Amino acid sequence: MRVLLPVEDDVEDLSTTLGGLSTNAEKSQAKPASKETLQDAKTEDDTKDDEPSDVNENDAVEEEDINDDELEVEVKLADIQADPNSPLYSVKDFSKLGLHENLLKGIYEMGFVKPSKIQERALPLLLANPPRNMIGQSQSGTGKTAAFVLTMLSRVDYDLNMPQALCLLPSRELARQTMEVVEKMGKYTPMRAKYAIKDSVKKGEKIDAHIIIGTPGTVTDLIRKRALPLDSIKLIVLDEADNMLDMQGLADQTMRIKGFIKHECQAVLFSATFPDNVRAFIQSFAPKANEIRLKATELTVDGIKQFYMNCRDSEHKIEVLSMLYSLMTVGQSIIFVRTRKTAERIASRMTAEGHAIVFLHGAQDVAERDKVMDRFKRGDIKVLITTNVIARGIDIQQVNLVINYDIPVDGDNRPDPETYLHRIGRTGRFGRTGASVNFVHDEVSLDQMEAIQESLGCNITMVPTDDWEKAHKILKKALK
Ligand SMILES: Nc1ncnc2c1ncn2[C@@H]1O[C@H](COP(=O)(O)OP(=O)(O)OP(=O)(O)O)[C@@H](O)[C@H]1O
Repeated sequence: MRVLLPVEDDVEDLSTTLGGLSTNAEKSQAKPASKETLQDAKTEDDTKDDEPSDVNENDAVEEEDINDDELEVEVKLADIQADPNSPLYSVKDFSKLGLHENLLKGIYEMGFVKPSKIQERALPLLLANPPRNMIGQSQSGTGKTAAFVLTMLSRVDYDLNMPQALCLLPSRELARQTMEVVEKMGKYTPMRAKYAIKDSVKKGEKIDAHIIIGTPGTVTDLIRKRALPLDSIKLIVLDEADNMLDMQGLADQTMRIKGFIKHECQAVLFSATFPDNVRAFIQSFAPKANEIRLKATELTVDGIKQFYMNCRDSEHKIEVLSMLYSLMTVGQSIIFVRTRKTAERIASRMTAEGHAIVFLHGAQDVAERDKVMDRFKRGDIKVLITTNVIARGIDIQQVNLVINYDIPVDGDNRPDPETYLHRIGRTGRFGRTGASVNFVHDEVSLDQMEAIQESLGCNITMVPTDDWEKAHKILKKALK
């Protein structure tokens, strides 16, 4: 049995706080239960959003010197990580977190220098023996993925060719992104990882990879077909856990998958948000968990400046958008809309004006979704219009502007602060700066935005729509 033993076990008392919040953590001995490996697979998934659309593209639009930006971020990151009030702050370095040296090699090769607060706090708890469940909350873009990926890579016995860690996520795009992180971090281990997303597993194939990354629909399907054996699963991870256990969302499938695992298994839940309505599900999925939680007032990331623009009516919104893009130099941006129809309308207008735009929604076929996402991630296209399908988790560091063309609301048309947080969190990743702009066009949308502002205790500042010189100045400053 090949085991990834930690380099060093120097773990502190973790009955501690994240951003001042108490955890019920216990003293950990940080003996990662790891063993080791690598390889992978590729393919497709499920969906979870509304309607179809098409993809309009050509390349041009706004440009920005990303290299300059990166440099600035690198310099600033060290300062931010030295600030005890920052979610990126840590007192230790990665070598003190009980990780195997082959994992440290992977981490350093990714350019990580110091852990973030959530990584520093969560990892020793996650790796301690006997394994204990974990509910981990930290602001968007603060490195939760590394925390659970390193746990999976540490826990797996690389001599056992059986699925041992199962990671469930709400979208195909997030599964693909997480696979990339697993491959990079596990580069110096013999790990093998496999997708469980739509079209990823051939008929008759039996999965024997160590780590499985997938969406609940496909995972359920594979379990039913006996293609995904669960006998050796020792770790189940839910990323965007509140979303995965939201009654209106994926909860049934996710709970059922857990129910298929008949033996003891460590449950690890991460998200930037854990609203009250999912509390019961979370407790039953991960009983007696170590918890790292944020206070309600700590949910937003300082680096993301939040604005709103008052539009006369819904028609005026498209004019304001168009004006915004003709005036501003934006790195990359994401425009969130409520329906596919709106996405189509905006796309055709902006395309006609010469902007290069792609859009992504749950009704597109998987190959198209992958193509759109890959182009946007590569930076070939600067503007992505989308519904909530990628509101969560997607990490594209060059995105410095998020537009809520429609204020996020839930299925009952009530303001949805969690979705708002996740949407704006597509910018301001790991200490970077970014801006979000909300469009309001009537009393209802204004009320919705104000309700979100109140619930999060954040400041959303007005940018005029009748003084473009001023608007330009404000946004330019925020976008730097
Ligand atoms: N210790 C670190 N040092 C430098 N960069 C890091 C570190 N940890 C993570 N990152 C980078 O920070 C970015 C955000 O990380 P990640 O996607 O894990 O955030 P998250 O907390 O999961 O966000 P979300 O809530 O949006 O899912 C990624 O680009 C990741 O590579």
